[in-house]
Amino acid sequence: MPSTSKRNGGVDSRPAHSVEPQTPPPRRGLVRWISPAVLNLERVYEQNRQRVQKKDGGKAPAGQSPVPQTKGKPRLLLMGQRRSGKSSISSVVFHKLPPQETLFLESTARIQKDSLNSFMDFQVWDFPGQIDIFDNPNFTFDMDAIFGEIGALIWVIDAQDDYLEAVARLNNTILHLQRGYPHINIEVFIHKVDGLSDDYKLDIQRDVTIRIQDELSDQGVENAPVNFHLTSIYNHSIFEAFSKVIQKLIPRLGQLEAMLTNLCRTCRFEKAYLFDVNTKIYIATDNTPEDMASYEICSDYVDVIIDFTEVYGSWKRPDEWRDKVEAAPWKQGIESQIACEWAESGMVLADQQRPIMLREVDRFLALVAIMKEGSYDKMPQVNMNVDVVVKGLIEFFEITKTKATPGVVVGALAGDGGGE
Ligand SMILES: Nc1nc2c(ncn2[C@@H]2O[C@H](COP(=O)(O)OP(=O)(O)OP(=O)(O)O)[C@@H](O)[C@H]2O)c(=O)[nH]1
Repeated sequence: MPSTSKRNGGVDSRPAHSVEPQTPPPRRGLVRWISPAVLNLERVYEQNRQRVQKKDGGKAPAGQSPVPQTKGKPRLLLMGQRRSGKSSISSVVFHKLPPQETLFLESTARIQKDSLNSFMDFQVWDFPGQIDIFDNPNFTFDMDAIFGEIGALIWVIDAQDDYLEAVARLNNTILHLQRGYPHINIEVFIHKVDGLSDDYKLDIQRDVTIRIQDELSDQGVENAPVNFHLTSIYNHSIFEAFSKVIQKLIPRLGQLEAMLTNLCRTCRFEKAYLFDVNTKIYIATDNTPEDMASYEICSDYVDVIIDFTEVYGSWKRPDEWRDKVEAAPWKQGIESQIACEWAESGMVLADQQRPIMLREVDRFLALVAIMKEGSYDKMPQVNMNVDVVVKGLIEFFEITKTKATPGVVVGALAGDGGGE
């Protein structure tokens, strides 16, 4: 598989659904041919967008536009107390900093804005822990500029420290946001849980949840969109938590999940993930129960492939290899032996004989699946099915990308949690 920087070899950069017209129509420019399936998907997408816009319009307080009038990219805000681990999270997840090196990170003095180009462009804003934007005697913050285009607010609580003050500040923040921006998802990362026993972790989560819910219901706020995650930069939990956060930004996530669920059924996969290769966040999976071990192994596999391609270059099969594959006993061109000549890899796990397959979808995304024991023999059939799904995925992102203006993405997030 090509390395992340050189990964688009062989991918047609044109939109999957736009082709040159066979006979140019008179007195007009290019005609965009759309297949009935694409047309249907675009129609459903548009309907959903309008529905979400209407729904948000009902919720928005007087004087504000229904959907934030925004330009730019959806934004993830990282907030919390000093030294709770915000900059470490951002550096480990988005800049591949080894966790041990976060020990040397300096305290953040001003808001750090990070723009990330991926399958979806978004920003991460890291707030200094010492600043309370709602209760600051020296400075008044422009709340619209901060919360206008927001995708999610991530509140980081240090589980290894006394968290009462952090919880009190979080409560205050939620109450402020409920007044002006009730659609914002608040994701609470109960962080640094490495080294804590499972029971203790759950106790802390329960305690934090109860404290927040009690305070909110005392203030008359019910059903605020607050979610809790136990995280640490020293294991996969931080990537898993970010995966859940990012998934809520994806319009029509349910369709992606349905595609993966069907693929698992037809190919007898145990589990399939659609990965953002740069960050190892998975943006969709099939509907079987969550399984941290599968995620870890697939995520490590993505790492292995990336490391390989960084060392050995992009995925261009050498001529000798090609000659060998095309010779006897097959005597067939490589194209007819594998479904996807330009990006394919497979590995058999030693422990349970379960193969893992990885297929590049586009420059940013890869499909990774754990197959059932003994299913390596069915690789040709699996490749064919995967190829169809990969084409569908490319089309999916083509459609949602062209139509999704930033305000709408935020609206979709707020409206239906990105699901079907
Ligand atoms: N054990 C453990 N330590 C962590 C974890 N995440 C971050 N840390 C440590 O926490 C310390 C503070 O991390 P920072 O990322 O600088 O914290 P911050 O919230 O950005 O701090 P400010 O910039 O002051 O707001 C560092 O020494 C990190 O190594 C974690 O998951 N587990």
